[in-house]
Amino acid sequence: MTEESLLDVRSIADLSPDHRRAFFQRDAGIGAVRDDVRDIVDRVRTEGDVAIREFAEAFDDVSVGNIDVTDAAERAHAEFADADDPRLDAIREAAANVRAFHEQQVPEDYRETVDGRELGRRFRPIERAGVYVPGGTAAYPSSAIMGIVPARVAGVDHVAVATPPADEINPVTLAAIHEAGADAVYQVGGAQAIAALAYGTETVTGVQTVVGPGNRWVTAAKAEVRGDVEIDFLAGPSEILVLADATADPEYVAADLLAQAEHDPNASVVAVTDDEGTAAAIVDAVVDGIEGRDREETIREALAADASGVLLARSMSEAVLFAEEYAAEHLSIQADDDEALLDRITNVGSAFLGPYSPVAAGDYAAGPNHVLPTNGGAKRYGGLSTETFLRSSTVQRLDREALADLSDTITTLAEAEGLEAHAESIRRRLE
Ligand SMILES: NC(=O)c1ccc[n+]([C@@H]2O[C@H](COP(=O)([O-])OP(=O)(O)OC[C@H]3O[C@@H](n4cnc5c(N)ncnc54)[C@H](O)[C@@H]3O)[C@@H](O)[C@H]2O)c1
Ligand SMILES: N[C@H](CO)Cc1c[nH]c[nH+]1
Ligand SMILES: [Zn+2]
Repeated sequence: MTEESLLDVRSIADLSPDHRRAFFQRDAGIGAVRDDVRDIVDRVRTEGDVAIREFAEAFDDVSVGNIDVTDAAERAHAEFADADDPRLDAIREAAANVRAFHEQQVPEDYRETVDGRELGRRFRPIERAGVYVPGGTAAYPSSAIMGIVPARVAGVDHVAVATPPADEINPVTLAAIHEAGADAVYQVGGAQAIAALAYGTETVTGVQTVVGPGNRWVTAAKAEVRGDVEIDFLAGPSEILVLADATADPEYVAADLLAQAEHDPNASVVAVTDDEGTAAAIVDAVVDGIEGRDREETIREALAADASGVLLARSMSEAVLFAEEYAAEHLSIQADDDEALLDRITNVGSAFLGPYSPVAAGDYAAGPNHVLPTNGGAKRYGGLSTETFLRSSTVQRLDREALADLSDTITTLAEAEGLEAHAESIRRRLE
């Protein structure tokens, strides 16, 4: 494939219906693996550890000894600490920023009395959470922080982590998992990891909620187990949509596109601009930036996908409408009046404003969570947060007078529903 055909500037107005669907109904290759994933999930559910070991051989080329690697994580952490390894300092600083941001999300229990009715809401953590930490083609200590820290902030009792097996699991990932505060760590990856956390096996303790990002197999498995357990949402192959006007620096835009493209061949990266010169300069900067990168092949595949591209809008208003329909995991706005553009957009996982807010800052260390909905999920829900790990319940206490005040309303509605015993339970108290 030539560099030219890899990335052309296309006008939004000229997109074919098929191409519009590729952007707006993108599925990052997940649909194509749903049947395989259903079989993997079924086998882990029925065969437990045996299936985990078999899939590790098949998909990770690893002959797994101990599935439980909790001790290995503690050891990796101790080695980093003993050596004053700067990577542990980075993990600690990132975790501190993520913790501070997520502590602000802890809701307070409350009670208030309205006309003799004392009403309230309580928030309590779930007991057992499972966090998937990806690690197939890159290492993701940052995702360990993003998944485990909010669970700990919420007060979850038992945080279990699954991460792909390896002859030697990445020590930075293990150290981050331990630093963030996991209780148990299992070496199991992909769809089989999600199934193991959801249903439990001889070794893996089943959890109530499975969270975390991953590739298309991981994401399809979360869709499969949803219903039997809670999940956060589908956080699949990474995406970025950049809105850029003529004031944007095309080199910065290109750098952000290349960064998210290197995650996965199924990643989607899009820039939309109302300025022809900027569009052409972004394409040039992306093409110039590909060769020689460590993950060049992955980047090329991601850029070649129908759901990636550089688009020309007739105005920033048209660009905004595109962004709203696209509902990006990451929305970067590199434009003159970024706040005004953001004001007009609801559907977004996380917004990055201005030239000095690259998505990579949020990926690692700014504080907000990087586990975010992909494939348009931002139309329906937000990213991972402390609330993901909390349940709420309501409380009410009425005094006699408050009940008397409401009795006509309640009994009228109860009788209208044909539920006479409900009405009687009110009258009995007021006789
Ligand atoms: N949306 C988000 O919030 C977010 C955040 C961080 C990372 N991510 C995404 O996480 C993903 C990480 O991907 P990764 O692949 O490096 O690691 P991963 O841990 O997600 O997947 C690795 C696992 O995939 C399974 N697998 C690989 N090939 C398979 C096959 N042919 N059949 C069945 N299973 C197979 C293996 O079991 C392997 O252990 C990327 O897509 C990245 O974009 C998303
Ligand atoms: N961009 C990813 C979320 O889509 C998060 C990440 C982790 N490491 C680097 N980036
Ligand atoms: Zn990233």
